[in-house]
Amino acid sequence: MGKRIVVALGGNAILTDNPTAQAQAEALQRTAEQLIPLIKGNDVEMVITHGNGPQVGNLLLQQLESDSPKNPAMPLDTAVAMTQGQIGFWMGQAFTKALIDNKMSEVPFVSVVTRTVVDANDSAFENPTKPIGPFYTEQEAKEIQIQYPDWKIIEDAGRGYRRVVPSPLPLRIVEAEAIKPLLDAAVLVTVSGGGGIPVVEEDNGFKGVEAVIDKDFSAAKLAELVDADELVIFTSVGDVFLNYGKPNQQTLGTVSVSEMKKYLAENQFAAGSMKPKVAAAVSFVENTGKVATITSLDNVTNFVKSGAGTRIIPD
Ligand SMILES: Nc1ncnc2c1ncn2[C@@H]1O[C@H](COP(=O)(O)OP(=O)(O)O)[C@@H](O)[C@H]1O
Ligand SMILES: NC(=O)OP(=O)(O)O
Repeated sequence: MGKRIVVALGGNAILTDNPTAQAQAEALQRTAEQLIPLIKGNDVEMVITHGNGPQVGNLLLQQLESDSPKNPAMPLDTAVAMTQGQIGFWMGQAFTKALIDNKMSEVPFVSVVTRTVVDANDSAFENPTKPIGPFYTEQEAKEIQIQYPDWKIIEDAGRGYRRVVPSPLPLRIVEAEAIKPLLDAAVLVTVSGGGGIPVVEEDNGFKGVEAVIDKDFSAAKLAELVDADELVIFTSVGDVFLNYGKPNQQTLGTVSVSEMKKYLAENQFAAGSMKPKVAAAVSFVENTGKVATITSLDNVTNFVKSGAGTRIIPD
């Protein structure tokens, strides 16, 4: 059995400043090519997961704009499923080409529609925090709030205004067991896209609920459930920093899980961006005794050679 790695892809892996289907598919093509060195010539089983915040928010807007009895808007759980299909399709196209270009066309790829179980009583349902869809100016935010009075809109980390929706913690990934044989058979798998479709458990199955799960937290849960040897969170920065953006900014290389928990408690990492990544990485390392890395896609080659980026290791 090879080394099993769960890879979580951040926003810049899919979306640049152009939200057209073509531009997103092209961004994913670059991403697939960047990920090839992780598997080429290495005995690595790669499981990929990804975000969907911009895509699911945009899709909901489209749904609301054409809402009518004959063509009703889909609820948020179904919209998450639709974005899994959308991004899974682009991902499949990208990997098929990248694998052919790299003379690895024998590697099969599959994207799995995935449900993630959450707690119906999670306090997140009363306190929406997950930004989705486009950014608005202050004026646009005021106008859209009038159009959709039920929405909660917040200022997102100095980058503009965005709609926020509930983001409960992932408890379990329904399809985790089903994908293990695929991994054993060296199939390249995309799973739990957009954090997974949020469902709550009922006596006779599951019920979809309106939320968007944080993909970093569900990546950590996924990595735990598929017995991954490593969780790698790819984002737009090569390393995690202490005192980020200040004159005394300091790069974090290899850090023990206790040390990272101390930095989390000191609020070193911004909520809504780096904090969930670090918290997710810490939970994976704590629960499994394995290693988690946070780095950028530009760093894949260095990562393969020497473990570049910020590595969180057991104590
Ligand atoms: N302490 C920190 N160290 C590094 N980056 C940080 C830190 N705090 C906030 N960030 C920001 O977090 C961003 C990554 O989060 P985000 O863009 O939300 O991720 P994603 O890749 O999942 O879309 C980085 O581009 C950086 O600007
Ligand atoms: N579901 C999710 O966390 O998406 P983003 O990473 O795109 O915000």
